[in-house]
Amino acid sequence: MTAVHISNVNKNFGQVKALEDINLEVQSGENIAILGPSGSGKSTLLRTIAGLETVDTGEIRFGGELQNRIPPEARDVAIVFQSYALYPHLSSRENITLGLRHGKKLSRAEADARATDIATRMQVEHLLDRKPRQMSGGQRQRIALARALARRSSIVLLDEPLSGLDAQLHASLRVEIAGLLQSVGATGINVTHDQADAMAMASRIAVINKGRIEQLGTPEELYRQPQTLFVAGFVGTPPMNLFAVDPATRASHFGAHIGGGDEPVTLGVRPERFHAGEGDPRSPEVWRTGGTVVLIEPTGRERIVHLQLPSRESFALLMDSDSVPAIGEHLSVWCERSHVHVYSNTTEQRLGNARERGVSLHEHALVSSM
Ligand SMILES: Nc1ncnc2c1ncn2[C@@H]1O[C@H](COP(=O)(O)OP(=O)(O)OP(=O)(O)O)[C@@H](O)[C@H]1O
Repeated sequence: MTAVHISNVNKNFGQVKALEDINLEVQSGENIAILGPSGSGKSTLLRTIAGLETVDTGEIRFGGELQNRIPPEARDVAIVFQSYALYPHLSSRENITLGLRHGKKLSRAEADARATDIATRMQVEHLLDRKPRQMSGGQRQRIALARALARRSSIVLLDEPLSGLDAQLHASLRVEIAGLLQSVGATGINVTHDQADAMAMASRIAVINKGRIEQLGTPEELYRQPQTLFVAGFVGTPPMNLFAVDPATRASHFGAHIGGGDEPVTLGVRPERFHAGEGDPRSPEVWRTGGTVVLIEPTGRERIVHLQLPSRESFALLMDSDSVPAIGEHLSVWCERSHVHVYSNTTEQRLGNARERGVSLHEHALVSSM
């Protein structure tokens, strides 16, 4: 069953198109992430779902029912903000029960029972009598989450709930939140600029940029086949290498020669798809290039090696820690033609891989400029 259905939603703030033709369906019990950079419209989208912001055009439905005219307090949603928004003078128990008693009109006994129940589930009973200042950031965020879940809303909206927490707590809390949402059967919509959070917490991710959803898919789909140039550059750490191809010379500094079609394109190769060495010199399916090693970043398991081309453009590849070249050394690398993504510069859409698109890749540009 569809829990949240957003269709053709637009929202402007003066000249700013905060949301442009947003379409999104979230299934009941599903946990999705809205991932995008600062200012892309994530919070605005969440706020329109919560009813804190009206839409200019389009519809928001919960379980088929139109919500556009329903005020936030009457919508079946709970929201967890980045800043915990706990009342400082109230204990955790009072923070949790306040909305239940006044908003949901539960008796004190019922509200107390719910607070105890959710606190037990979340293993924070020992914090119920504390005030916010007597708790750590992570504890406060757990209480803010307990307050949201105690409402037993079928839809839980999370607006960057993990920012400001240290890395370890951040990683453990995101797993905990995803598990909790699942155990209570809630539909979760989680806004974040952090792709690791999105990938850890959500079964599907909507990548948003400049108010538009660029791609909606599983983490694997976004990673393997980014459908737009923006998604290609945004999803993945280290990011995909992107190389513009000069339509006049039909060659990139990077050594790609485009065969067939006049469309100006950009080529993309993930750092792990490059291998050091020459590859099979006879294979037309192999693209060889290379550059000067300018920077080596250790990541623990492997290293990110940055190579500079004669054009001064640089690109990255991943190498095992036991086969690391020296700074200043020339390194030859190769990759499979099917691992080269081709994007149209006009539409910014993915056209396919270099093999499917008949893009031939030569080294002449690189050689001639050296
Ligand atoms: N109340 C407002 N009045 C005017 N412009 C606004 C308002 N709220 C948001 N905007 C603009 O709308 C766009 C989207 O903002 P939004 O807060 O949704 O982005 P975001 O992706 O949540 O960003 P961040 O990650 O920085 O919070 C931005 O250009 C922002 O400046």
